[in-house]
Amino acid sequence: MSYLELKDIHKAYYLGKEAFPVLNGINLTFERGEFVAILGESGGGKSTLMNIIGGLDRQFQGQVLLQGTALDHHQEKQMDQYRRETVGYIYQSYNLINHLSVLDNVLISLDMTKLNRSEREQRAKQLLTQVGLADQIKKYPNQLSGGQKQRVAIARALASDPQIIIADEPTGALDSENTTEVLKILDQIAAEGRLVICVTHSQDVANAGTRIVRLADGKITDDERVKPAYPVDENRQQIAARKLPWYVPLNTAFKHLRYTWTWNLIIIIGTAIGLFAVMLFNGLGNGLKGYINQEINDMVNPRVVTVSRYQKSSQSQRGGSQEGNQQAAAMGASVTTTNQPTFSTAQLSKLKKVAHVQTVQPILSASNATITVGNKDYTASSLTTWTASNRKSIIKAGHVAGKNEIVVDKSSVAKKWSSKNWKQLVGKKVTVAFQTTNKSGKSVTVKRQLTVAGITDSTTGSGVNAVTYATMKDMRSAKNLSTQPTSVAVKVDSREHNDAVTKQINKLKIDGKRVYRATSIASMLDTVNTYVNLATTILAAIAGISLLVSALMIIVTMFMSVSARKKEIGILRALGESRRDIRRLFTSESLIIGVISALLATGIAYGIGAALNKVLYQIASYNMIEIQVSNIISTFIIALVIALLAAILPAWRAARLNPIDALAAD
Ligand SMILES: Nc1ncnc2c1ncn2[C@@H]1O[C@H](COP(=O)(O)OP(=O)(O)OP(=O)(O)O)[C@@H](O)[C@H]1O
Repeated sequence: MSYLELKDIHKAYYLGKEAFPVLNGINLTFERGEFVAILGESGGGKSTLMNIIGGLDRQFQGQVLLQGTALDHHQEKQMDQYRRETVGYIYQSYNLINHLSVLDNVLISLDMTKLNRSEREQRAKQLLTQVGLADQIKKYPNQLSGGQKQRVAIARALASDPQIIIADEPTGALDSENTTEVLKILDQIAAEGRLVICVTHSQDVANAGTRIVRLADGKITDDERVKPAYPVDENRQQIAARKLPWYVPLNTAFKHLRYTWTWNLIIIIGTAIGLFAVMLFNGLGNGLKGYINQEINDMVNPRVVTVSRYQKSSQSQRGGSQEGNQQAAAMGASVTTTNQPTFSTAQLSKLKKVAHVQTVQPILSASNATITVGNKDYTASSLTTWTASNRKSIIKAGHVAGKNEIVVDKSSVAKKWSSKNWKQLVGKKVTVAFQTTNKSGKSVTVKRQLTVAGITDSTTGSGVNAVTYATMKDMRSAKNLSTQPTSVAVKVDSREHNDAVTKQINKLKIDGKRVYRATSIASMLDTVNTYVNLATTILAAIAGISLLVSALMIIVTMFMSVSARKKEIGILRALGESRRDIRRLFTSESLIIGVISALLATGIAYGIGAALNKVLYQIASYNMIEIQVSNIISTFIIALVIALLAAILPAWRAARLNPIDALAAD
């Protein structure tokens, strides 16, 4: 049984339906330790035969037997393994990978062996030393002479310790000195017990072998033994092969990107700009929400639900829109008491019993009060009672009002009194008056002298002028007016229960009738947040359109990369890489572009965000751009998805290339 046997190999190329026969029944046997020169005219089919022996060509008739077992050229995985484990290629045009260093060109083959990292590196260096290139390992192929390139190619062919070395015109591009050198190395390889098959049209080259096989008209015309084959050490342990690990294509992709960094940098910047815009708009959305929430929370306690008596809309029309009044009440502003229904003690205690309710504070309000300081009158659009819904932080001078005291609005009262020394209004006696109607519908003026306890500044627009409920009650009872509250501030035990309590109160019925209408600032905040989210998502989506352009740029780059690297694809396939490895190579490249773009986008977004925050802080005293970890994570996810989608077609195309055609590419 021969080591390698060719049985009745026929091969024809087709142009349309017309067949051009190249090999017409080749029968040959080869043994290890032989250096076989296949000699023939140009165009005689030598390379075609080598591609069949090497497992690259699958379209032929006949059989290739390795140690008696026929190879199935239609089993792609078996052929990948055959090339990986058994065959090493040396070409006339060297076929080195230009973006890899000399050492890496050899290592690319060693990556498919089970040697560990340092053993692989050691073997690569040892092989390069053997071919006389110990001091050239860091160079790139374009920095080498032809002879040196061919010696790198020989080192690479030997790296995975294959038993068959196929050399296709290995000296065709070399001068006589280098030719002699390369033939000597090939002879040494055969002497190690390997089978060297060398294709040539030069008799001189053929004479260097142990056997010369002549090929003419697609047939073997002569098979001459020049000298005996070298002995084979059957006990020699061959280096075990393995499939290419996933990280090797990633590594190669990274090296390629580094080699062609200028062009890739443009793509990366283009992609990063789109990602950055999306990130910035999301950050702006977070900032705006934070700002609005802070502003409102500063003024109004979000744990407070404001409750008034429920009226059917026809009843409430006289007092203006009930919804509007409710919202104003929720914001801490007052609403008119005129003809508004009040809460009975029973109705108040029913509210207290609702789950998660902590306190129930009554509210009495009046509209258009007059505050007189000395002989000057100031109009307060409302006078209300202070409750837990009002934040103490809105008091800018003085303190919360106690019995017979009042807090007055800064802009509509205090600043009008004295724009410079407005704080000095604190401690002054003022007369507060407002008009309302009594039970019988007669107009009554309520008037009381109070001391200014503090000055409020609320940005809700209406301003807060407030007294304690006890003071308001005193003022009203002095005129025989009802002191039952017109609305109520219900404090909930936590922000999370706010919604549930609001719903619960709205559902409460007394004698089968709805009694309460509850409005919570928390639900208003939720509505505001929803709108801000919507607006910023739309902005981010518009910015996201630029990501489509980025995706197209990556697709174009990948297609160009595949076209430019056809030869590399052919070389990698010849070395034994599978289609999946090739797909991974291009997908990795695209993913690396995506990740670097996302990193760059994060950097730019933080930089520009910080600069914008500096400017905006002067205006709003708030950092308006708030880029969160979730924004960064989603940017990376978007980048990876775009990169992955952009890589699908080019990677698929690369993987489907016929290795022979790919190797023939310029
Ligand atoms: N892909 C192809 N399609 C059609 N014809 C082809 C193809 N590849 C090779 N041929 C033809 O097959 C014949 C054998 O080509 P092959 O490359 O095997 O010859 P060769 O002996 O290696 O030649 P050379 O010494 O010039 O490299 C040639 O006539 C060539 O034109």
